Amino acid sequence: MSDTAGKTITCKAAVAWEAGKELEVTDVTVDPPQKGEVRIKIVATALCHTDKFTLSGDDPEGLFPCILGHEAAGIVESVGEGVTSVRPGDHVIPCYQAFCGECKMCKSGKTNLCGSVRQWTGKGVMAADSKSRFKCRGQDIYHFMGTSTFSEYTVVHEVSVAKVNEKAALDKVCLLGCGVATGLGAVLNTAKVEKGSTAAVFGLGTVGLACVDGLKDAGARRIIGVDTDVGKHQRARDWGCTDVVNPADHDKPIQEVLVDMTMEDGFGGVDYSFECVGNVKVMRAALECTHKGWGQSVVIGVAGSGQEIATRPFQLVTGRVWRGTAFGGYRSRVDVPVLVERYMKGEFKVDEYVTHKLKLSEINQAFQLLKEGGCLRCVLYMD
Ligand SMILES: NC(=O)C1=CN([C@@H]2O[C@H](COP(=O)(O)OP(=O)(O)OC[C@H]3O[C@@H](n4cnc5c(N)ncnc54)[C@H](O)[C@@H]3O)[C@@H](O)[C@H]2O)C=CC1
Ligand SMILES: N[C@@H](CCC(=O)N[C@@H](CSC=O)C(=O)NCC(=O)O)C(=O)O
Ligand SMILES: [Zn+2]
Ligand SMILES: [Zn+2]
Repeated sequence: MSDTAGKTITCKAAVAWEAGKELEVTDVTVDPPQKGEVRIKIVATALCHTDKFTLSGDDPEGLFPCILGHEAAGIVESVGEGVTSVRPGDHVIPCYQAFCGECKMCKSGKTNLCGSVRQWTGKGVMAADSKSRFKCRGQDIYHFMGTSTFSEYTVVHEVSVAKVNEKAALDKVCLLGCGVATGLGAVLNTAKVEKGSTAAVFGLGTVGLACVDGLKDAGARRIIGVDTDVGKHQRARDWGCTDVVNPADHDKPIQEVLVDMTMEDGFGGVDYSFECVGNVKVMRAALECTHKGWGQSVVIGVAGSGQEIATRPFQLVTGRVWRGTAFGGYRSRVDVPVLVERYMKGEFKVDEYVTHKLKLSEINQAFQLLKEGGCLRCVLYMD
């Protein structure tokens, strides 16, 4: 039992007071975990593109003031009533996608989208009492994605906590809480890419590169990376792309370029494509570059409020399939510990995505790095 168990903790957190404004690293209070909740001391947290997206104000579910962050790892400080799956001292990854194993969604076996707490996490509160556990200068601060990891301590639902091997480096496996797991799973779980397939990956940030790594694992014979930032191209080749294309180098729409590049026996198009940008025009190109009759395109990128996807229905009539994935189809509490074990055996890349390391107090600099493009993942250490 820690000496803080049952007490309110005062600690540092990065508070997003308003959309589009810098975060304030300041003292917050974190209430003890209630029934079915776990309080976690965060050790390391990375920034994902989605944190930047919500901070920008483009997320229809964005609530302010809030504590952002959803790609982290830490140690359980205390647990609330009825919590049995973790105990103080356990090493854990908070997961924005819960897995209860008991709700209609979990029991279906058809999806990794758990319905047990989503309605509360979308409203920035905890399920037990529809309230926040965070306060700053007396004001309630919303939770974000049920994780709020830009804080020295956070409270999450038990169904959102994956217990992981305590020998795993927490400042690396935090990336399995979102971006790396999502890209790998999009390929291996959602698309279920077969050996010898051809594929295109749009957007060569962390999520896109993790798709590339997953495609290599699946035995894809051709992996075409697409990114408008030429600074991303060499790294994508190093990750395993057989070709890398900049749409700006071509007069034709990028989907036509890819169809031409993959022409075999009079038909062009990739077997699978992955959209890892969050741009609805790119989503269209990603669908339309797939092969007639069987091409599948997976939407991973998150698009802003009011954005809609479009294509000619004929694209679907002629056999292309449009689908999407959240957290790469992984059932968080069950699959994340396995991913950690696989990472520890060296089965896929994780460390290589960490391009920058900063302290929580430097979080605004970290957001700036994300905007500049040279950064895949910046890991923040608690001060
Ligand atoms: N569905 C899910 O479960 C998840 C979705 N996401 C979303 O996935 C997307 C990617 O995330 P990150 O890799 O962290 O972002 P990132 O910002 O690191 O990577 C995006 C890449 O897209 C490139 N890009 C921008 N415009 C482009 C265009 N027109 N054509 C081709 N490339 C273009 C950028 O240069 C950059 O390299 C984001 O929208 C994020 O919100 C992230 C994690 C989980
Ligand atoms: N809140 C947004 C959509 C945000 C979104 O799509 N989030 C992804 C994860 S992005 C991670 O970095 C996701 O998995 N969504 C499924 C979910 O249950 O949240 C909106 O309202 O458009
Ligand atoms: Zn994310
Ligand atoms: Zn469930």
